Amino acid sequence: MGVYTVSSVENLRICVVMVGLPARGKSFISQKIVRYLSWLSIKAKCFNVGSYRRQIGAAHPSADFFDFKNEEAFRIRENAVTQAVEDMMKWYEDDNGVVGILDATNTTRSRRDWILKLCRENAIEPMFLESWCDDQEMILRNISDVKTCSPDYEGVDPEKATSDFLQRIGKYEKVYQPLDLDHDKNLTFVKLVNVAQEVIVNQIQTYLESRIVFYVMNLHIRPRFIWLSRHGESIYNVEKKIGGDSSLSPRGMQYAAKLPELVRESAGDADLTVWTSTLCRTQQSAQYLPYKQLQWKALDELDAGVCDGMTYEEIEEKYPEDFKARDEDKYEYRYPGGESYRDVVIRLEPIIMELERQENILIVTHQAVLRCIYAYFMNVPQEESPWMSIPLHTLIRLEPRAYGTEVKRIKANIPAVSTYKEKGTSQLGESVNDATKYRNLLTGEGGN
Ligand SMILES: O=P(O)(O)OC[C@H]1O[C@@](CO)(OP(=O)(O)O)[C@@H](O)[C@@H]1O
Repeated sequence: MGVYTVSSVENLRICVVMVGLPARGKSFISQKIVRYLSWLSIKAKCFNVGSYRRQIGAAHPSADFFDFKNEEAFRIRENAVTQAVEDMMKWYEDDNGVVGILDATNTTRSRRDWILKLCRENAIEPMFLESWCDDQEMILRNISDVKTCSPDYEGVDPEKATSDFLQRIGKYEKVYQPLDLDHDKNLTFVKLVNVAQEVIVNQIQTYLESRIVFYVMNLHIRPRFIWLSRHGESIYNVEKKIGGDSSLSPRGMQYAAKLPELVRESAGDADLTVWTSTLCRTQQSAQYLPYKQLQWKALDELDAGVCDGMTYEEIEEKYPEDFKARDEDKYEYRYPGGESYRDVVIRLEPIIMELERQENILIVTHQAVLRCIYAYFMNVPQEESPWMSIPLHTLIRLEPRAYGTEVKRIKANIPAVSTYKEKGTSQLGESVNDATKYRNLLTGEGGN
């Protein structure tokens, strides 16, 4: 191979170089990619040049700071991107990083050529991802998010912030050189036009790049909610048995009857689609919901294999080694003949992809499956996600926003047993170690 060596699959490193004017959703897209890849256990990190610029002395700059003729400011901005790229290179080396995302405008060809050269010298695959947008409504929505969320405009009057930000965009427009097939035909790039109205894909080199492309093609930024609920309390829940396909208990049936009212209070007249698993307890829970319903096998509960139908106590007695191994590494532990949390995440990938494409969806499913879906939206680390408490008889509303997901919990106030087993607790009566760290990440309380 020549000077520009392509790294082998084992040590594949990709740099996603964002391109686009301010307020084109670049940070939103960058963070979504990081969350998606991290959820799939692919090491990814975003390097936001704006934060570097704020750290080196330009925390609340006016629009003039972004004038390309302002030499002093230009030097500070070049410093910020150099530091971001240096940290990214260090991260590939020290932390075995796989996908680094350089979140900046990178609007000029000279900047992009510089990044390209650095990537090639370090055997990193560069992939340019441009968000090009002329949909005024979308731009205004982004501007409104920036003025309320960006540290650049902290404490600034919203009207002043908007007008300053529009001027800033104008400075970039003067120098902007979008990606195009005449100049950039040899580059690996994806150009998103108005998010994913039109997508131009050029010279994709690796499978991982194609997955990133497929993911961003499914994104949309229209406002929407996602509702999550476990099924109502089941007969097996009451008997403390795991798995199975039992019906709802009388209290579970009460939850099913109340669910339409809870959803209506939260969703108003919005037209939802309900997704359930193929198991009886989720379908019974959704039976009174007046919306279109779809069943997904991929939403079935984590398969407990030979332990299906047993209580945790029986498992501890009959398979003590397995019981211990699961406590030690719950994410990776696979029940004999069954599944691990990692297995569940893999089978949920199409669900996540479809969720990204859709608008208002209500998912009625199971404890382990909900933990995995919740972990994706809330960026919960793998070692914590299997220990989150997702209480019965509670509706969770997620609202994906540009800078993270907002959560609201709506309790049905119908009592239910707790199906939560804390890390390190023996079901035979003896507490093995302190489990408080893993207490309810969602509620701040003990598990239900
Ligand atoms: O991974 P853990 O914490 O065991 O939780 C998963 C378990 O949750 C349960 C309840 O204990 O889910 P579900 O209520 O959907 O039936 C079991 O069926 C399942 O095995």
